[in-house]
Order: sequence, then structure tokens, then C-alpha cells
Amino acid sequence: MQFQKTPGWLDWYQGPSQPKFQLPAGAVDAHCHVFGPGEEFPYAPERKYTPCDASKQQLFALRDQLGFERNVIVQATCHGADNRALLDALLHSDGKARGVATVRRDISDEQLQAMHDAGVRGVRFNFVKRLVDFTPKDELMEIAGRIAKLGWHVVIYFEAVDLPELWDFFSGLPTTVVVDHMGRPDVSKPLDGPEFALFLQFMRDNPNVWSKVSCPERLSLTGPKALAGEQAAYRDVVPFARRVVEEFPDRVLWGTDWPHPNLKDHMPDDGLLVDFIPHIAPTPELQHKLLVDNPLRLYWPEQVKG
Ligand SMILES: O=C(O)c1cc(C(=O)O)oc(=O)c1
Repeated sequence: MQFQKTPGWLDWYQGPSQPKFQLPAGAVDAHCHVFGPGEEFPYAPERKYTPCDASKQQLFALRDQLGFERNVIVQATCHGADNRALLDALLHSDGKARGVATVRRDISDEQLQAMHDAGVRGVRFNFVKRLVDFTPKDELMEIAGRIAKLGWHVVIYFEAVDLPELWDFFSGLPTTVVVDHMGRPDVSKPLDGPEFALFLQFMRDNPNVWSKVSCPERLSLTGPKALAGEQAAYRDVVPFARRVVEEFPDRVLWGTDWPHPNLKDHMPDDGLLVDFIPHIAPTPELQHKLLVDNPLRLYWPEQVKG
């Protein structure tokens, strides 16, 4: 099937630079996607955008170039609850990728088990209005109860202003809960203001909640952009991400977010995004937890000793 990209769509950056920051051995890119290719894995009829293709081979090439050892591939909303592209990527990764799927309540136990065997370890619940029509909370809670039995976790994507309304639902989830992109703080607001304080409180009150400290390129309002060798990109996001890493060093994950769906302003050089990491995780110990220990504990627990 031929797909027409959403007008204004920015394609992922070709030929990223070699990062100056040397990733620790075993580093995991814990948030990235595959898109199609549409001819093989058609985009879902209910999607809110049509992306460029971004194949598993292209993702694995990026992984190798940047110096990551593994990926966690997250089902992108343009594929709805059709997880074929994700499962295909996992099955062709030589065990170097695990996944987060999107499922509906009609999924069978056999299908869940087949996903588990392919490497799925979580489901994603999305509350961002421009990306999905919401699934009712009772359906999500039912799914959470079922996947908890497989030892999976729930990944949630929402915007900071919606946290108060979603707080009780999130707190009632029976699994580990991973927040995408720090719950999308408005970084023009003060670091110590009520909105971000609420997010930190949410993590303090719920020790099962983790956060991805990813997507500075989405959150930044001032830049500078991760392009043209910039070594101090997205400075306005740094204090927010660093605060989360320093307060919750054992509950943070990092990912490129390649191929960066829906960016409107610019497409970052992924090599320079890697160079952003030491600004938010300033010590080798914090870097090792963020990039190796934490993602292994969540996605490859059978390989963690002790
Ligand atoms: O902010 C976004 O547009 C976005 C979209 C998706 C998706 O469509 O799955 O995933 C992300 O992590 C971020």
C-alpha cells in the first residue's frame, strides 16, 4: 500500500555524527520506534499521522553506530494496536531488542504469550489527545491486570497538565509504571513551580513509577538544536531531567526516540542527542544506572545477577 506522509512531516536525520560521549558497555536505547515500512506493515486506519518509513534495519544500524548494545522498541501510535512491525523487529534483533506493545481487551492469552515469546515486556497506554482516541480506563485496568501476570509493566504517555486528573488511575495500576518523556513538563515554567513539583511528588508517592528522561528535542523552547556539532543542546530541559535522574537514579531510563515522530521544528542529529546524556547524568555511576542497570532490570531481568 502507498502512503502519503502527513504534510510538513520531517524525516529522520541521515548520517548522524559520531557521539563524543562514550556510552558504557551494554547501553540500552530504551525508547525508539519502527515505522512500517508501510508496504510491508501498513499504518493503522485510525492513526492521527502518517510518517516516513523507518525500518528495523535502519534502527539497528543507528544502534550500532551510536554505540548502543540493545533497543527497547515502543509501539508507535501510527500502527494502532497492530503490533506486526514491532514483533517483526524484535524477532529479527538477535535478542538485542525488547518491546512495548499496544493491545485492546479482545487480545487472547495465546496472543499475549506469543508477544512475550517475541520479547514484549510492556504495554503502552496513551493519553495524548493529538495521538489517539482514548481507550476507556476500565478497559486499560483490565489489560493491566492481565499483563501483570506475565511480569510486564505499563508505559504511560501524558502531558503535565493532565496529571492531576489521571493521578488516581495511575496510582491504581498493579505493575511497574514507566512515564514517557517525564510527563512532558512545560520547561518554560519554573523547575520548582507547582507543575513539576507535582510530577516529582507523583514519583515519590509511587515507588513503582519510573520515568524516561528523554525527548529534550520535544520539550525545549530555547534550544540550541542538536545540529551542526552543538555540544550543549536544549539547555532549558537539562535542569528538569537532571533533577529526576538525581532524585530517582534507580528509576530512570533514556532513549533516542528515533525516528522522532511529529517534530515540527527540526530533526535532531542523534549522535548529538547522545552527547546530551552527560549533562543530565553527570557522573559515571548515574550514567551506568540510566543506560545499563535500570533498562536491564526492567527488560532483561533474567540477565541481572543477584
Ligand atoms: O510526541 C509524539 O508525537 C510522540 C508520538 C509517539 C507515537 O506516535 O507513538 O511516540 C512518542 O514517543 C512521541
